[in-house]
Amino acid sequence: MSSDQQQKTFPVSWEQLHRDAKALAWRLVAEGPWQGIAAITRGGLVPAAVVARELDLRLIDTLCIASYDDRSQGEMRIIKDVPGDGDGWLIIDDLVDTGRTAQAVREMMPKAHFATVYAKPAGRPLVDSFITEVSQDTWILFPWDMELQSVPPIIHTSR
Ligand SMILES: O=P(O)(O)OC[C@H]1O[C@H](OP(=O)(O)OP(=O)(O)O)[C@H](O)[C@@H]1O
Ligand SMILES: Nc1nc2[nH]cnc2c(=O)[nH]1
Ligand SMILES: [Mg+2]
Repeated sequence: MSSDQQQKTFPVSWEQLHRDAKALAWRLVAEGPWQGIAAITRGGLVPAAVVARELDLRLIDTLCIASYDDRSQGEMRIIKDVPGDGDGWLIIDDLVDTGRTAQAVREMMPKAHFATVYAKPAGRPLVDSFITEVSQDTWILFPWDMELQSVPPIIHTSR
């Protein structure tokens, strides 16, 4: 979805992200045991750290993939992958949107369990576990992309 079609935003605080990543860990503990985690950089790094702590996993690798420049998706760049077919492994990312990243990752690690904290409808069929769904026209704002600042009163922005 192009940036001008992204009307709504869904800001997520550090506390909310921690809570949601722990909820994901509760779901995943029931499906284990797991050999290790492949975190999809960069967005999957923080949720992967929370899940690794809760599941007491110490073997953590990275799948380095980038496709968005600001809010527009371009060509997918696979910078680093993980050896093996993913058997017994968890793959963790922050979200699925179009599902293109998830599709590429599934081809690389077909036996892994793919888990995200958030999911949009187009990507949802490609994840095995997720916690919260948001609509396709919503842009999720993560705490590492935000800072506190003042905003004008609603009355000045609603007309
Ligand atoms: O389902 P898709 O439409 O493929 O989008 C989802 C991917 O997009 C974002 O990563 P991005 O490529 O922006 O890199 P980043 O994690 O380094 O921010 C997000 O972290 C997911 O990995
Ligand atoms: N931060 C952020 N990155 C994305 N990459 C693809 N979709 C999204 C989104 O909704 N929010
Ligand atoms: Mg990412």
